[in-house]
Amino acid sequence: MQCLRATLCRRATRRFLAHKLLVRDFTIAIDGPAASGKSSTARALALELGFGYIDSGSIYRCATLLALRHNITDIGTGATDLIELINKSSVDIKFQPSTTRSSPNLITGRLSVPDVRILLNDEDVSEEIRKPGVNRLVAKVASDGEVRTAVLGIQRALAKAAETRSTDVVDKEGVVSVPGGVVMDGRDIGTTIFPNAELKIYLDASAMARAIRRWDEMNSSLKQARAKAPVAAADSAPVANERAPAEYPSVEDIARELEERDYADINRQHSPLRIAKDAVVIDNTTMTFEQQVYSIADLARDRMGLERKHDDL
Ligand SMILES: Nc1ncnc2c1ncn2[C@@H]1O[C@H](COP(=O)(O)OP(=O)(O)OP(=O)(O)O)[C@@H](O)[C@H]1O
Ligand SMILES: Nc1ccn([C@@H]2O[C@H](COP(=O)(O)O)[C@@H](O)[C@H]2O)c(=O)n1
Repeated sequence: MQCLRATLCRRATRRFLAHKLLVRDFTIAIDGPAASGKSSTARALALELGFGYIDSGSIYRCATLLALRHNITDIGTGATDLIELINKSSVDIKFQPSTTRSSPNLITGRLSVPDVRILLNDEDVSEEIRKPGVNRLVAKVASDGEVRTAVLGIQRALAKAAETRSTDVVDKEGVVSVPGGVVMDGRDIGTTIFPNAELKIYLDASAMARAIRRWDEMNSSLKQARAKAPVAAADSAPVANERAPAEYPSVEDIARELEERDYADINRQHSPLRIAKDAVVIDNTTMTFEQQVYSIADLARDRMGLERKHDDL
């Protein structure tokens, strides 16, 4: 009898929460240091929950590409020319749930990681913004308070546009309203951009695990590009101001680059990388990708008042 009462009570709570959430969408903020798995997790999570996805780092990367292409040097100090350029530019993030990106170092199991294309003024810059020249400069660009203000507007507008709507689905308890929503990853999403996000995750992994994963990823992409178009890949021009990238950067080089970027992101004045007070901290050093995505998806389902799906993990 008590058991039945508890079940009915749980159902009523779920229905109440689902009803409440009908009028507002669900936001998941994922923050953490470089290469901790934020964007791959966020994309797989968005696909799993039917949410939209915004990669906020790619907007700072686009701003950095603009600075490099226009030889802007007064970065980090209210770079007026750069801010004007950002304000005049359009950034679009095309989340493509149907196209999966191969991530060779990742045992994704049953999971797919959807591809994302980044358009700067309608030009596909998805690969260019990941090059070493941008990696080296992006944290400095992002430390500029006025750049951050210019990027903020773009971030919120993109998040609004990407958000999916709530839908009614039939499960074993009848019709349940499933909220729509958006997943955004970055450094200040839970602390500054969406301080009221329904779920905040701080994703971390050991410095060595992060460097090895990034090394694997970079070298596999290089090999794939060479195999597909050997001449084009070998001749691809580096972006302006960029030193010719070493073909195979060592794990130590990558670890140093990640450490420098994290140091700059944690120690800057404006919206530094911090763990939001109400964030759930997940260290994925020894977790599989599936475990990390499914555990976050179930945390989200709990908060949306929906049935958990992955208690088996
Ligand atoms: N649990 C995991 N096990 C193994 N590899 C993982 C795991 N989670 C993520 N990865 C891999 O780690 C690498 C870095 O992940 P990702 O690009 O998502 O990090 P990020 O935090 O978004 O990085 P950045 O901040 O530099 O944009 C990717 O190759 C991804 O496939
Ligand atoms: N919310 C954010 C997101 C990113 N940054 C800065 O951009 C750099 C690149 O981000 P990735 O996620 O693409 O690696 C990052 O190192 C930060 O400097 C930010 O400040 N705020």
